[in-house]
Amino acid sequence: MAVTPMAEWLTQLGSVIGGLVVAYTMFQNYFPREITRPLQRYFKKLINLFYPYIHVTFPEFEGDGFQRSLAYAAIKRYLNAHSSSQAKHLQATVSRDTEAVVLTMASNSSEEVTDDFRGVKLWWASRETLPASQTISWGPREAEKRFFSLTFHRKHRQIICDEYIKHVLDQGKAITIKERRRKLFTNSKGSDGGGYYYGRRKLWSEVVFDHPATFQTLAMDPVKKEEIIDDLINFSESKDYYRSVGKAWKRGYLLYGPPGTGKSTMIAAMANLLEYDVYDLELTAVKDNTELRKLLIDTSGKSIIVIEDIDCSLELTGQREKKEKEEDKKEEGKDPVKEKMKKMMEEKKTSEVTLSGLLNFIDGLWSACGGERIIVFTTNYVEKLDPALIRRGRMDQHIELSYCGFEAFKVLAKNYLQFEEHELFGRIRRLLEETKMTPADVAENLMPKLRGEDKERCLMRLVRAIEEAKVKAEEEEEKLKAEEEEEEKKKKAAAEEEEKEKEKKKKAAEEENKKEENGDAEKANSSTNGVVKENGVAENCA
Ligand SMILES: Nc1ncnc2c1ncn2[C@@H]1O[C@H](COP(=O)(O)OP(=O)(O)OP(=O)(O)O)[C@@H](O)[C@H]1O
Ligand SMILES: [Mg+2]
Repeated sequence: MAVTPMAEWLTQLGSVIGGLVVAYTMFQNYFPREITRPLQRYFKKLINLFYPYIHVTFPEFEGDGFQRSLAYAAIKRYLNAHSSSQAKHLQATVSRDTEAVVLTMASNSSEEVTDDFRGVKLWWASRETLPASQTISWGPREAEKRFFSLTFHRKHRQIICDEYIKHVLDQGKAITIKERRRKLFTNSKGSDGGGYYYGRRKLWSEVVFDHPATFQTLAMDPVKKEEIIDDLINFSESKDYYRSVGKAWKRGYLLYGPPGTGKSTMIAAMANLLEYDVYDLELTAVKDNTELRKLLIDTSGKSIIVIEDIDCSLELTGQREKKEKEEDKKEEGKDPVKEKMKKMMEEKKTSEVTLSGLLNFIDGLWSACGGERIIVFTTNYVEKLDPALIRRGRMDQHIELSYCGFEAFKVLAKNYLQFEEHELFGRIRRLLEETKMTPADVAENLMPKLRGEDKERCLMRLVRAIEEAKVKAEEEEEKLKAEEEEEEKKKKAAAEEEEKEKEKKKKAAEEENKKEENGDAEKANSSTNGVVKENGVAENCA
């Protein structure tokens, strides 16, 4: 493929045709319609004969002029990859998404590059129209109108419109996705996100997502890990399947387990595996259900929406709230730290997002917009969550991340110390079976603390740490047992006391009854005496 003088040729041809058009218009003005009408047909044929080409333009901005055209961006990437080697005047820009340098033909350089599609030859050019007069403009539209122009022979119209343009856009998009640097988005309280972008308020602020976690470095049971990877890949490749079964193309994962077991690490590994963006949704910073929906609509496809610590993020309405309040009342005054935290949280809480708003967010009608989305909830207390929130269909996979087992330890030993086998492994296996230690703690102990620290020392440090943890756990268990026994004793004593009290009350009640009975009997006696007396008086009176 080489640069052609097609542009010059077309320009010349254009002026000839322009002249013809002017002559024809004059002819139409001066001659009656009866004469011009039959000639009209021949004139069009003549034009078509000399100029059989079609132009398609792709402007940089579309709609009201503020929205950047996705087609323009895709064509830019396509031409950069396919044809920029042909052009002699190039323009270098840095892509917003990838930070890569993109070379395109300079606008208005009267240069064209050719492309070949199934034997059909086409010409691409980059053009620019400058404003006619000096005007003050607020938008980029008035300042300059750049566009790509595609020229091809009209006999290829079908194949170009039906196939070639789609091919260019798909290829351009694929290049953008491949090269783009993934983003980590977050919504934050009180901020307006990341300012404005082409006239629209941004709800999310973003940074480049550069987390190094992968499934290879994630410590967990290998069988379980493989299942999760398969599930994720299957999801990302099942667009048609989801459509055929009438399901929105999204999947929910609930990750639960104690702190430091790798929930956040797994989310990063998921994003890296599928090359998705991550939207870290801070639910407490969302004002209400409407804002929640706006945030959802503002996310792109190929993304993971994460709500961490879902149990702390939302005051789940209904039963649970009522139950908790009752329990809280009982616990009042027991734990001053907890009390203070609760007060602080209550003061801070301004979010009016409800459980039903969140359910709508996950699987309401709006949730299907965009598609190819994964929603991940994490929690330390799965039992606290409302069953409606985590039922299958909403959260399709429930994944428990737990304390470090031997298989998980082996991954960490390989990552941190490059040990695949060691004589201490047997001892560590036994210790891990008897002791609960999070992967975060295991990793921390395995990591060399000094530059060039001996790997054996690191492994020994872990052994000591697990042994200490074991002793501590045993002590705590004993303490707990003792406390439970004490509690049991107290309960027993209280029950006995209560029984005694009951007995006492019963006796007192019985005595009271007896007294009352005696009193009644006396009264009865005295009242019969009264009658006698009365009778006596009566008798006397008589
Ligand atoms: N399964 C794991 N595999 C590899 N590294 C892990 C794993 N679990 C924890 N880690 C290490 O421990 C650190 C903390 O883990 P992470 O933040 O993923 O825990 P978490 O489960 O999200 O905890 P939390 O519930 O407190 O949010 C990570 O930086 C990582 O280095
Ligand atoms: Mg976490």
